[in-house]
Formats: sequence, C-alpha cells, structure tokens
Amino acid sequence: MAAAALGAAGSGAAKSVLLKVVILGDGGVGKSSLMNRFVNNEFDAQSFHTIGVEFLNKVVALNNESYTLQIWDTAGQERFKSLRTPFYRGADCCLLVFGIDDEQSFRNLTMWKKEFLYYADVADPEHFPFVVVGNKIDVRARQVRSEDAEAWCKANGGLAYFETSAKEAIKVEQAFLAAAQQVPKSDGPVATDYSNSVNLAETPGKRTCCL
Ligand SMILES: Nc1nc2c(ncn2[C@@H]2O[C@H](COP(=O)(O)OP(=O)(O)OP(=O)(O)O)[C@@H](O)[C@H]2O)c(=O)[nH]1
Repeated sequence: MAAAALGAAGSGAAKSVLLKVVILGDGGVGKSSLMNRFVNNEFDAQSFHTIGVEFLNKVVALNNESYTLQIWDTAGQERFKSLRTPFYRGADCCLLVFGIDDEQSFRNLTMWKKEFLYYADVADPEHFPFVVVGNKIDVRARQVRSEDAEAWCKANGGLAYFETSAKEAIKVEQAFLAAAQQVPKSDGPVATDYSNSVNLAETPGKRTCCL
C-alpha cells in the first residue's frame, strides 16, 4: 500500500502513518521470531512453521512522527508459496531474512527478492526499500560470512545489512526501523479513512491470521 494515515475518525487522535512491512526468507530462518521479538519483545524456542501469512502491528516514532508498522510474516516453505504471494502487493518495505547458520537460505535471497518484485508489482523495483537480515548470530555454527552478505547487498543496489538474533534481542529493532526509514516520504501520508474497519493502530501485538 502507499503509506496511509491511520486514526480514529472524529476523535482528534494524532494520525499515524501506516507502513506495510513484509518479511521474507526460507522456512526456519526466524521470520516469525523476529516479528515477535520486535512487536512483543518475546522469543519462543518452539516456534511453529507459519502457514500462509500473519501480521502484527507496532506503533513507532520516527523523526517525530508516529508510524504504525503493519508487519506481515510470510510462510517460508515452498509449499505455501501460493498462500503468501497475494500479500506482497502494497508493501512499503521488505526484510529479506536468511540464517547465518544456513548457507542455502543465503543463496535463496536472490530468489526471494525476485519473487517479491514479481508479485508486489512495485513502481520502482530498482529503488525499493529492502533490508537484508542475517539472523541467528547467537549460533556458533556460522555458514555465511558477513563479508559475503555485505557483498551481496552491494551487488543488489547497496542494500542495508543487519546481523540479528531474535533469541538474544540483538539488532532486531534497528533492522525494522531501518526498513521503515527508507520508505520514500513521497509515498505518503495518504488520507485514507479506516474508521469503518478494525483500527489496526489500537491492536498492537495482536496476531492476525490471514488464512
Ligand atoms: N538460536 C536462535 N534460534 C532462533 C532465532 N530465531 C529463530 N530461532 C529458532 O528457529 C526456529 C524457526 O524460527 P521461526 O521464527 O519459526 O522461523 P520462520 O522463518 O518464521 O519459519 P517459517 O514460518 O517456516 O517460514 C525456531 O525454533 C526458533 O526458535 C535466533 O535468533 N537464534
């Protein structure tokens, strides 16, 4: 979506700019865990595979403005492809996640980026705000060198790169905020009236399943 303004109609409440943030990457790299850490500051070692798509909201302040990050957590497993791709449309920014302990998940970043750009149908694919996340840096068995991840980011238009741990709460917030911060200002805010739908800004941390 183009960034949209949220706020209870007639309440005089301050508007919050809505940004749709999509998280992509192989199954098991920690997408749900990153979302859960960022929104609820929780980590579940028994996290289950996502089926389809879920989203959570978090209100943040950026440059003295209020933003509602609507974070869409997608299923990484190939068999759920047709369930996740319809939700790419309208994304304002995207986190491409791999596990630093899983080389294949790093190799698959190219496929994830391509899939996203194909289905999201964004106006300016060359400059779309992607942030690359190497998760699980608390794990000792590293398979992907930081230099290689940085080189991939450079070769893909100079994308920002963060190494995170959802488990130990390392750099998770920074990665999400960096993605939000890269959304071009010209995208919004658009005066959209959400008064007749669920006021997403008032349901932070509530997990909503889209299937
Ligand atoms: N050590 C460690 N484990 C993590 C971290 N993040 C996630 N995990 C674990 O990795 C497993 C997969 O995490 P999920 O968050 O379910 O992964 P996902 O990418 O959402 O997986 P799909 O839903 O299948 O796409 C779970 O057992 C998590 O507890 C991390 O930063 N460090």
